[in-house]
Amino acid sequence: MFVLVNLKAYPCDPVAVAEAAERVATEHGADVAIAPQAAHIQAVAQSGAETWAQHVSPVGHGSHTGSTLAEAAADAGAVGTLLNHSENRLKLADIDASLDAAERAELSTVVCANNPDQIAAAAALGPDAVAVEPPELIGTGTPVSQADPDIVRDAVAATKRVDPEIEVYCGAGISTGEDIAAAEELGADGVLLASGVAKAADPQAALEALVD
Ligand SMILES: O=C[C@H](O)COP(=O)(O)O
Repeated sequence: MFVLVNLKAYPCDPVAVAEAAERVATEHGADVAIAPQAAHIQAVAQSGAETWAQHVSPVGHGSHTGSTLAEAAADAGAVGTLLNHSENRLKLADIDASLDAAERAELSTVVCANNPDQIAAAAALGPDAVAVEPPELIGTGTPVSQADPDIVRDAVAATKRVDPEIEVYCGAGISTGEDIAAAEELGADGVLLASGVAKAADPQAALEALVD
């Protein structure tokens, strides 16, 4: 199971979390990646942890002030990017253009969506993975795999109908190894989580509890 930890804009030390993630990934043979703020991508990547962008803009090189250029994220060390997170929703045309930008920069892609219908639409755009997250559960500590298992099952089925090669992650409220095991039983290939690690007093212990 792939564990993608989104640090959002939480006031944590991104390098300390990344170093903890790298230790835990190595010690447990786990597949863990960190998505820090764009300005922290380089520092996080230098820790050795697998590093993702939280977003890339639907643009290429040019006059785009304030954008997050996919090529710049890749140059800084990112190997993948989230797109259309619930807290950074994009228009359909912009998701498509951001996917093109990520592909040009050779970044892996995960397109987030709220429900199985949106997941099917996201899958049709051809990302490497999709992530289903009910917004009302984000940051609650109540895992989607427990509160709404059908949304995960239905998202998996909807994705596989479009393209069996596209991976499916689930997120919202995931914070324990049991949550990850439940997500796997529902057919997910990975999980997307944030507060369980980024807001933990001891991020390394939180990560160990996740992958144990
Ligand atoms: O990107 C992560 C998700 O929005 C889940 O956040 P959470 O783990 O704090 O519920």
